[in-house]
Amino acid sequence: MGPSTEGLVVDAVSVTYPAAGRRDEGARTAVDHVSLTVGHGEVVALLGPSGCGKSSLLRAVAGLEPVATGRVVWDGDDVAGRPVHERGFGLMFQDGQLFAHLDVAGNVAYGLRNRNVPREERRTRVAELLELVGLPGSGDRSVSTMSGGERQRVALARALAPQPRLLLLDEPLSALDRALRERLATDLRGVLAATGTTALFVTHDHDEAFAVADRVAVMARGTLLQVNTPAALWAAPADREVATFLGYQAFVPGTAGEPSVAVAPDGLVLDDGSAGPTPPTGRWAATVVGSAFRRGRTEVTVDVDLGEGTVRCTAVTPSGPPVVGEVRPGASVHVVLDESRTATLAG
Ligand SMILES: Nc1ncnc2c1ncn2[C@@H]1O[C@H](COP(=O)(O)OP(=O)(O)OP(=O)(O)O)[C@@H](O)[C@H]1O
Repeated sequence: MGPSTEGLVVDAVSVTYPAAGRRDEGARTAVDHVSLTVGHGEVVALLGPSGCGKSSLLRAVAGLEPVATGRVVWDGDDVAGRPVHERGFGLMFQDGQLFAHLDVAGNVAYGLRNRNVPREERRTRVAELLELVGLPGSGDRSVSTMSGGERQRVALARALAPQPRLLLLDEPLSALDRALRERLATDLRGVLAATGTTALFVTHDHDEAFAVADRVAVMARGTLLQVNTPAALWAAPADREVATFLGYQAFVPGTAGEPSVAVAPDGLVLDDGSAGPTPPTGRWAATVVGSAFRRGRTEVTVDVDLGEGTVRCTAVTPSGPPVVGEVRPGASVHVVLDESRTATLAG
């Protein structure tokens, strides 16, 4: 058995749903022949907009949804026909779905009790897991007194307790506010790495995907657009759709066969006009819409035509005190590119 069959192999999987309306409308294809691998110990994020089919794919891997085509293979063994509980995969959802009648320890130990793990071993394992997810000593707390973030930590500990060979996470942080989500994303990565857990993780948030995953699979309309490490994706998004989805804010069209350039959120810089000749990458006239002092520098919202009609973008100023006078709404300014914050598009 070659290394390519190790871990999870999703091979040309499709998921279809019966048409909601008339019988002759045919089935709706939510996932269309998607192939993807997740190696042992690897964390892969499925990233895509709402409705792109990422949850359907995760559910098909879990066994919660039948596959219309393709195979779901673990270590060379096709599990596509097997029920959920025979796959050895763990699940964690957006709303952790904790058992309200059990305390924290009871929740975490749930899967262990089902597997007849002896009481002492259970106790030790629960304590270790609570320590790992940042809730040491909270085994006898009632889950109803916990915050959203704490509940998701308990849900993670519960999902990890039986040491699933693959952990499937469906938007596990989406119900939390942004600051908490960022912190928990980092913690989640740490916990998955510390336990050597193999995981497939669904999210619509590119920051979260980048923070948690070893590789990110960008999905749209039921298909995979591009799969790579966060750094490689960011450096070379395959096309505009991927770039937009990763958070690039605008595009400068290529001239005479040159490829287009994607501009990162901080890739446009307000130019004070003193820089002399126009840089080779260009200088554009822009109109200020508004400005805000954020993270130590002024971010200016501008309307600018980078070559494809007027778009609304953010231009940054160098770090330092707020720039006020010249960035009043309606003011005429110029912007240039920070080349280190752009990506050249292949397609
Ligand atoms: N049980 C279902 N019956 C019929 N259609 C469904 C069902 N579940 C999902 N769909 C449809 O399949 C498509 C993919 O949905 P899916 O939930 O997999 O996407 P998603 O990317 O996970 O989106 P979201 O982030 O909003 O959950 C959508 O068009 C959705 O309306």
